[in-house]
Amino acid sequence: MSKKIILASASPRRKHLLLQLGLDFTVDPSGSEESIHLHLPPNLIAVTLAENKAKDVARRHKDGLILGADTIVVIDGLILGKPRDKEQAMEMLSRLSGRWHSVYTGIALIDAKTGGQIKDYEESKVKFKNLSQREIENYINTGEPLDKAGAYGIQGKGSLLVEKIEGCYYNIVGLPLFKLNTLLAEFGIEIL
Ligand SMILES: Cc1cn([C@H]2C[C@H](O)[C@@H](COP(=O)(O)OP(=O)(O)OP(=O)(O)O)O2)c(=O)[nH]c1=O
Repeated sequence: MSKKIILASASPRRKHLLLQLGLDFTVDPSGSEESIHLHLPPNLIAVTLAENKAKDVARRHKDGLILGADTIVVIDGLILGKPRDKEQAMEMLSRLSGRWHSVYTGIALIDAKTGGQIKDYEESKVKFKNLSQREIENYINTGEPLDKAGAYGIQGKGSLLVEKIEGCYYNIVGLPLFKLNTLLAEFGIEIL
C-alpha cells in the first residue's frame, strides 16, 4: 500500500489542486513562522519555508508522507509575500504593473517514518499588463489580494492582470503539479 500523504498547508488552493489529482490525503496545517531569510537566494527561501512547514508537521506524525510548500513572488530582488493590508497590496501591484516577475514555489516531502526527505522548487515567470490606478483599486476591493503572495491570484480575477506566463501555471497558484508528480514517484507514489 502506498504512503498516506499529509498536506502541511492551510491553503485552500493547494488542497484543491491535490484533490484534482485524485490523491488520497489529509490536511494538517503547519504553525511554522514564515520568517524570511534575506541572505538566501529566492529559490532557497521558498524551499526553506516549505521545509520548515513539513518538518513542523512531521513531528506530530509517526507515518505518512508530509508535503510542505511555500510560494513567493520576486521582483527587483525583493520578495513579495502576502500583503499585510490594502496599502501594501497597492504597493505590490503598482510594482508588478507592466513588468515580468518570478514566482517560486518550494516543495518539501518528508517520510515521517524514515525521516527521508526531498526538497525542490519550481520557477514560473509572469508578465502583468499595465495597470491603471483604478484597476488596481478595483482589484484590491475584490478582496482577492490579501491572502496571496504578490497580492494577486492568477486563478481568480487576477487572471485579468496577467498578459502571459512562462512555465508551470499550477506553480503560480501554489503547487507545481508536474514537479510534484516527479517527486512523489521518488517515494513510490505513482498517480498515472
Ligand atoms: C501568486 C499567487 C499566489 N497564490 C497563493 C498561493 C499561496 O496559498 C499563497 C502564498 O502563501 P504561502 O505562504 O505559500 O501559503 P499559505 O500561507 O496560503 O498556506 P500554508 O502556509 O499553510 O501552506 O499565495 C495564489 O493563490 N495565486 C497566485 O497567483
